[in-house]
Amino acid sequence: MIIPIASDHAGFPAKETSKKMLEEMGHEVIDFGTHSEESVDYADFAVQVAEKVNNGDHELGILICGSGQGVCMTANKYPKVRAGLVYSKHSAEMTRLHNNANILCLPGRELNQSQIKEILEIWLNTEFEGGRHERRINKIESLTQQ
Ligand SMILES: O=C(CO)[C@H](O)[C@H](O)[C@H](O)COP(=O)(O)O
Repeated sequence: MIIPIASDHAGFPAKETSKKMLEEMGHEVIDFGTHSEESVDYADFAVQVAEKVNNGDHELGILICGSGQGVCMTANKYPKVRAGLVYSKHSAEMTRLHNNANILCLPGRELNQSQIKEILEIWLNTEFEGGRHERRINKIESLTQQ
């Protein structure tokens, strides 16, 4: 899969770690920055991945900031984006299984390398369950179609 990824300065180390892991898993990564730990504004980077997912260029994307919150709030402004904050193995599974999340938001300052690897593996290998959950995510999407 081709996966767009971006972070702010606080997420930069975790982005570099994630890129390497994703490539080892056989994915191609498109890096939208940032490219150092120099201070930047997370919204400027989150929109680049969110736009690609929102317009259907890419099925899934990954965003990282210090807490994961800022990139997640930004990405969820896009009507076709379902960005989920993931901080554990369980939240990785649930955001795909029940919410069909299409953007993974990670708190780079709170996760170690082994946690990032576990989350990436679970998130990318869990399929949406559909059924009652389809009805629920349709209700979210209807909010931006009024
Ligand atoms: O958006 C955030 C907080 O919700 C991110 O964690 C940012 O990365 C963080 O705010 C950056 O903080 P800094 O003090 O400017 O490094």
